[in-house]
Parts: sequence; C-alpha cells; structure tokens
Amino acid sequence: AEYLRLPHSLALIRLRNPPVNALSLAVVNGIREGLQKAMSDHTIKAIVVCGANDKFCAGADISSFSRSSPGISFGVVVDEIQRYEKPVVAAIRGVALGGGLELALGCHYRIAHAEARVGLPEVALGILPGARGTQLLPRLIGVPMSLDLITSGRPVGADEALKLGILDVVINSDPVEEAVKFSQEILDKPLEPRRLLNKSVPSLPNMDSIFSEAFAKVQKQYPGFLAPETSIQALQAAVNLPYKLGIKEEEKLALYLQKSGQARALQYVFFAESSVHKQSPPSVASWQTASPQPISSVGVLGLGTMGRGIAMCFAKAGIPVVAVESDPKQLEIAKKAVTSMLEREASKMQQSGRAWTKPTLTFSSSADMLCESGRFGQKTGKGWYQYDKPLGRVHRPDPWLSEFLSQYRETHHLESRSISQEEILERCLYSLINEGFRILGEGIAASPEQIDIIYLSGYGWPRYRGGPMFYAATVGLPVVLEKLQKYYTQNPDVPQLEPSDYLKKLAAHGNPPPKDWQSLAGPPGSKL
Ligand SMILES: CCCCCCCCCCCCC[C@H](O)CC(=O)SCCNC(=O)CCNC(=O)[C@H](O)C(C)(C)COP(=O)(O)OP(=O)(O)OC[C@H]1O[C@@H](n2cnc3c(N)ncnc32)[C@H](O)[C@@H]1OP(=O)(O)O
Repeated sequence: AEYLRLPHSLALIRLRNPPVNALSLAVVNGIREGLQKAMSDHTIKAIVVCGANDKFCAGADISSFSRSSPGISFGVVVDEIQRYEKPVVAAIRGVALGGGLELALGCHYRIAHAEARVGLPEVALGILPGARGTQLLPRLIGVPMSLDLITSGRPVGADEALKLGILDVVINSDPVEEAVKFSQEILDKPLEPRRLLNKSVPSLPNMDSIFSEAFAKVQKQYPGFLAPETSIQALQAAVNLPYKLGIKEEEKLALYLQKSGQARALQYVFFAESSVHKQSPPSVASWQTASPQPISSVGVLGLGTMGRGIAMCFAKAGIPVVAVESDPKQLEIAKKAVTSMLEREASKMQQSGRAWTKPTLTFSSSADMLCESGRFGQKTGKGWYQYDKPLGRVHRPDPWLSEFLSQYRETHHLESRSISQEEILERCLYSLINEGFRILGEGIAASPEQIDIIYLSGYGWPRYRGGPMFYAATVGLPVVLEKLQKYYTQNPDVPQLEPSDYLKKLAAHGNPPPKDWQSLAGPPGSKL
C-alpha cells in the first residue's frame, strides 16, 4: 500500500497489489503503517483509503491460504480503523469483496462509483467473512439482509448497496476526488456514531424463526456445504453476544472452516476454473486438427425418441450398437421403430444402387429380467425390494429376489460375497480416476484441473469435493494405486481397474499436488 499526503490536510492510503489488490501481508502492513503515519502527523485531519488500477480490493490473497489462516489478524486491523481518532473514508471503484469489504466496513464512511460491486463471497471458497464481516454487516444492515448476502455470497451493485445502507454515497465521477471533498465536509462530525463495533444489531421480534428458516433454506439450497450454515452460526453470535465475544466466536468458526477439506477443495476450484480457460492440451492438438479415434461399438441407455435416434445414427454408420431399455413396452415399440427405420433406409439405399450391410443391433437382456417379471420398482410396489404399496417409499428385502439372484449366480457360476460400502466407493471412483490419469497420460486433457472442472460442471460432482483428480490427491496417490492394484488382481477381467502408467509414475513421487503432476510425469503421449 502507498501513503500520500494530499492538500487540505488529508492523507491517501492506496492499496497496490495487481491484478486485484488482494490483501497480502505486505498490503496489510502497508495499511497499518499508513494509518500510523497519519496518526502521528498532526497536520493530517482525515484519511482516504482506495485501491490502485480502478479496483478497491478483492479480499484476501486466496493463493496464500494454504500457508496461513486469513482473517484473524486482519480483523484486528479492521477494529483499529474503527477506533481511529481521525475520519477514515473508503473510496471504492471496481470491487470491494471479502476482506476488501471488511476493510471498508472498518472505515467510518464508504463512497463508491455507480459501477462498483461489493460483497462477502467467502462461502464460495468454503470459509466465512472472518475479519469481522459476520459481526459488522448485521450491525449496519440488519440480520435478514446479512443472512441473504453472507450465505449466498452474492455481490451487489452500488445502487443496491446504497439502498441497503452498506454505502453512504454513490457517484458517477471519481470516488477518490469525491471522498476528498466529502472528508472535508465531515471533519467536525463525531466519529462515535460511525463505529459499527459499538452499535448493537437491530433487534427483531422473530429473530429465532428468522434463523431457523435460514438454516432450513441453506440446507435445501446448498446441501452438504459447511460454510453457509457455519456463517449463520456466526451471525447468531453477532445477535446474542457483545462484540468482544462475537468476534471470538467468528474467529473460532472461521478456523474450523479454514481447516476443513471443503475450504481446500473450493479454493482449488477457484483457481482451477480460471486456469482451464488458458490451457490447451499438451499435445498442442486441438479439436479442429484431431483425427477421430476408431469406435468399435456403442452403448445407448434408454430407447425413447432420443435414444432411438442416437442408436440409428450409429447403426447407419455400421457401428454395432448395444441398447438398454428397462421398460418392456417401450422396448417393443423401439424394436419395431428401429427395425422399420433401418429397413426403410436399406430399401432407399438399394433403390439408389448403394450397397448396405445390416448392422449389428443387440439389446441387452440383463435389465429386462426383473421387468419381465413385472418388477418395475417403486411404481409397481416391487423391484429390487418389496415396497409397502405401489409408489410407496417403505422398502424391505424380498425373498423372491434372493431366489432370483441365487439362480442367476448358479447360471453364471458366480460366488456370492458381501461387498462393503468402502469397496463400492473405491471401485467406482478409483476406476474413474484411473481413466482420468490415462487421459492425462495420453495428452487428451491439458491438466487435472480440466478433468475436475468437467466433472463439477457437467456431471454433478459436489463442488466442495473439488473433482475426481483433486479427490485422488486428497486420498493420496499411493493409496489409490495400491487399491487399484488390489482390485485388479481380484478382477483381472475388468481393464478399468488396471492402474495406468501415469498414476504409477506420479505415485512413485509420493503424493504430489495436482499442479505438479505434469512436470513430474514427463511429456504426455498424444492420442488427438
Ligand atoms: C496483522 C497483519 C496480518 C496480515 C495477514 C495478511 C492476510 C490478510 C487476510 C485478510 C483477511 C480477509 C478475510 C476475508 O474474510 C477472506 C477473504 O477475503 S476471501 C477472498 C474473497 N474474495 C473473493 O472471493 C474474490 C474472488 N475474485 C473474484 O471474484 C474475481 O476474480 C474478481 C475480483 C471479481 C475479478 O474478476 P475478473 O475481472 O473476471 O478477473 P479474474 O477472475 O480473471 O481475476 C483476475 C486475476 O486475479 C486473481 N484473483 C482474483 N481474486 C483474487 C484473490 N482474492 N486472491 C488472489 N488472486 C485473485 C485471479 O485468480 C486472476 O488471476 P490470473 O488467473 O490472472 O493469474
């Protein structure tokens, strides 16, 4: 941060840490030093705080989170500003997010450009606004709006922030110039009413129900995420405890989240999302230049209108299709429709003199066996289980199924054994992760981050688990390798379980973080 003496007995503290003026130790120390200089200079009557390059501050430097716990010590600085004996005015352009807004809440006044955005987006990183945000915001704008902004993390534009009372002035001109003028106008005003830490949270008669509704809402809206619920607990502390104790509770809850696996995963996702746009596959191939891989057969699940169309496309291209349809009626309709479509195609081709060989179209019967016995699941009151009634939800084991399975085992010479939840999870996930390592080894994906972002955005993988490749690093690559080896030895007929060479190379280095994988595993092949 830079310190400048301005005309009219003012000082300017300007945060400078490109690209977004994130709060690093150096920036925070710069702010403190600036405040000390301005305090000891008797000619300085007020201080303006702003950010360089048209951005106020995007909060804590997220890349430093793995090294330190953000928030806790910066909260002390926010309190020092509030207690400061000279007016401090925040001049906001661009963004004031997270610790950036907490810094501004510590200031006695907040002036912003009309296009500025402010907010506390910490929940998206698996943490909470831990530098007084959960204690100061409700004192300023009340509990209901604080709950909304902190649990959603949504930033608001300057106009909305003005209406809510987060900002004092919104202008279309330069906020620093405006703050300079403004500072001279408020020099004689008492500072005490501007110190949020000495205010109490506006009380409401139905506070208990507001909080219980908030808990219910976040459980529904963000299932599995720790940060939104923990933020509500911190806001409860703001209501129920004096400031001195409220900040201790905020600190405790912030530490709990910061140490959680969710925070690590969500912070990984933050950087993964911005890095994937900048990466291209290491093979330097692109989809425009790639040559197609041979396709030997295709599986289609479901034979509704879409499934039939897809099956037809491949069949017409002469690629064998295996289609699965669990509803026997739908299966009959599909068989007729596909056969007649293929015959029409064939006769058209024969008329035009082109040769046509009948493609292989095989329907798997495995899923049909239960359905053929009228067992369509919950809707018919029986499937793998017996239900209390058709469409009922209460299920119990069905002796019919045990009989069916023992016959099935006999026919297919299978031995029965119990399979733990752990094994189910490991065999499903580790084979998927193994495929991810193959994709990396083949140079098809540019980075583990690319695979993870595809899983988060396209396959409903929980964001707070960071994606399959990040998960592998969480479990430990040597563990994943050892388990795959074990399952492959037990099931040599399942090629997905055979550990990939890429995984073996990486596991030989212990458990390196995903960002180091490519440099450690050496140049990838290129299947593109
Ligand atoms: C006594 C002294 C103690 C001192 C301790 C020192 C530590 C200080 C601790 C402060 C405590 C604060 C506690 C607080 O409650 C916790 C937080 O503040 S968490 C952070 C909250 N902020 C955010 O979540 C903002 C995240 N960023 C964004 O939303 C967007 O990046 C943006 C700011 C809106 C800008 O968007 P765009 O214009 O689209 O640009 P990009 O997204 O591409 O970003 C550009 C570039 O900047 C990097 N970046 C963005 N924000 C941060 C950040 N907060 N930290 C680090 N880096 C950031 C981003 O990755 C891009 O980088 P590039 O890809 O270009 O390398």
